[in-house]
Amino acid sequence: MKQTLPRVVLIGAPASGKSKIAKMVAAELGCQRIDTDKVIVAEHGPIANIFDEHGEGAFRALERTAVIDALKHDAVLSLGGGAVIDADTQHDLSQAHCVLLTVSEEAVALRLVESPKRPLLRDGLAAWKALVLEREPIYRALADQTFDTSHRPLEDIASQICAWIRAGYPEESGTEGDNQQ
Ligand SMILES: Nc1ncnc2c1ncn2[C@@H]1O[C@H](COP(=O)(O)OP(=O)(O)O)[C@@H](O)[C@H]1O
Ligand SMILES: O=C(O)C1=C[C@@H](OP(=O)(O)O)[C@@H](O)[C@H](O)C1
Ligand SMILES: [Mg+2]
Repeated sequence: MKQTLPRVVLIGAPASGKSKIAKMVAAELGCQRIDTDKVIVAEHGPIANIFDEHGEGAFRALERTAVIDALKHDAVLSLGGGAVIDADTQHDLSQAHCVLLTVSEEAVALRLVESPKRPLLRDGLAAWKALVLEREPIYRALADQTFDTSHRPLEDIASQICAWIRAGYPEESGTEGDNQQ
């Protein structure tokens, strides 16, 4: 039996635009969008409360369950920035079409106003930088395509991702690897 794969899985740093862009890509493709954080919040309440009351480990376990379920759907998926830490998730994602969204430190500084919702970013930009640096090799290893969201409208990036999907997921060309403009 042929395994169902998601149309695309968006990975990358917190506030790189995964959730917003996934919504736009799904709307353009006319398919379902699954945001694993939203699934967790709907079932278990706010992420910050899960961290505060049960710890990060409990959140990661819920996240892994949400990822396993999401990966079964023909949908556009946006994962939480830390979902890729899980070794089994890394293995699962190696079979999927993954798009990495990147963002510069300067651009993300303007976006972190929502940080209370992101418990790991309560210490601000320094915490964001440390997380991203640590995860960078995992993000890069899993990415089939990379788009930088620092200076471009979300809609443009969403359209480019749709074009890549419609073209049948061609391999990334060029030496830089980032679709920066
Ligand atoms: N290219 C962009 N231009 C302007 N704002 C952006 C861009 N990408 C993301 N944002 C803003 O950054 C915040 C985080 O976006 P979100 O989709 O929640 O990111 P993620 O899911 O990667 O954490 C949102 O307020 C969003 O509007
Ligand atoms: O990077 C992380 O570890 C996290 C990122 C968040 O998602 P976004 O990347 O969508 O902000 C959310 O899953 C949680 O706060 C933990
Ligand atoms: Mg998100």
